[in-house]
Amino acid sequence: MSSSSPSRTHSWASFDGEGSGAPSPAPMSSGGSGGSSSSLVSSDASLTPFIKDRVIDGKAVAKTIQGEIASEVSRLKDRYGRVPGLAVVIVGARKDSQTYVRMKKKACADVGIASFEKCLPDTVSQEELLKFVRDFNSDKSVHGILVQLPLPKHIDESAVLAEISIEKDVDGFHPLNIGRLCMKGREPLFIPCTPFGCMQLLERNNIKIKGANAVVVGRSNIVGLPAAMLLLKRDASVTIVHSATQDMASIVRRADIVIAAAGKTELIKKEWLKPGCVVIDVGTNGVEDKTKKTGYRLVGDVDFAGAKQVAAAVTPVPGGVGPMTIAMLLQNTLEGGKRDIEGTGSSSSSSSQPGWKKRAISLARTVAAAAVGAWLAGGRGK
Ligand SMILES: Nc1nc(=O)c2c([nH]1)NC[C@@H]1CN(c3ccc(C(=O)N[C@@H](CCC(=O)O)C(=O)O)cc3)C=[N+]21
Repeated sequence: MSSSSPSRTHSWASFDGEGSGAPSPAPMSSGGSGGSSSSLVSSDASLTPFIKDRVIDGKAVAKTIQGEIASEVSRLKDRYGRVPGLAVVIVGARKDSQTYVRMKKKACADVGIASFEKCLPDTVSQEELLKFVRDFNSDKSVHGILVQLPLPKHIDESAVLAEISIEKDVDGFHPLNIGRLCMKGREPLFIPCTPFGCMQLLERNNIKIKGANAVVVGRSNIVGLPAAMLLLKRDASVTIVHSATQDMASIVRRADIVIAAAGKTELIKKEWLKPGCVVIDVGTNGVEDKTKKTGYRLVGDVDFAGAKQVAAAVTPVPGGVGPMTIAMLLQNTLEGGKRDIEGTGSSSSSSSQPGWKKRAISLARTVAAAAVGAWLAGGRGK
């Protein structure tokens, strides 16, 4: 199924944990089970500022958010003479990774966030790579560390990600962040960028999440699972479907909100969609296209043209979730920077505690994290 993808195949699929053999979903029985279709998307255009002709303009949402970030960064700079910093570690010479990293650096520059890059050859040893992560962990001007995935085979990805200090885990991939994300009444330090971006696309267009039937296609740690948890936190009824799901089509057909994160080119067809639903397409699959100078073009996990005919709103690829991933990376880096620079320990959205209490919690967290770090380091016999 993924055979048509040229060099730039990985998209989210290779770290989706789904393997390549998704079952062929059964074709839809006629008609479909409709259900109530009181719309989740307002007919008042002022409430859906980023939706035009049923297409959600992710680029425009990202631009708005980046504007907000830029003004926060300049406020920090004026007031404290410091700006947030993002460190990106890239291993090897994958074309796609280089493209993404270049985009991230440019986005940092656009909003005034400092960026630091470490390019390592794909022959780098795990120990050397860990050393660079540790250096960034202790670098005061770095508030976010991103190790570009996927990593070469000889490197243990989870060991590298676990080395990133939780205070700087702007990808939100640390198990403690994911654990908190999954728990009622708890907040992670960082929300994984892509699912965070999906939620922003819904929220900034006032799409009703509470009580909606949401179906997430794909269960990766990076997208599917956290997206499902975020929807649940916003009171959706959530179903996750994946490569072992039977009759995926009929489950998707019940969804008011579909998040497609399977990493399979145009897996989701028009007939799978309930009329009036909202579709967020996370897929970025490269398919061969000789007419492009790069030799490929990007296609989502959803048949976009078909979806546009039945859905109330759908994200395009490119120009949908992709730019949001980068915007939320900047948002997380800003958040990390603010916690350090302003001494606010908890995420601003998570509590209404007074400043002194936040700072006390922050201090306690820092001390606890240092203690745990020292303990782990000792335990590993360093
Ligand atoms: N540690 C880590 N964190 C990541 O967040 C991470 C990663 N590793 N590895 C690779 C994936 C992929 N990813 C994308 C970011 C932006 C676009 C994006 O902006 N795409 C544009 C198109 C870009 C183009 O034309 O090539 C769009 O959809 O409009 C896509 C994909 C982040 N990833």
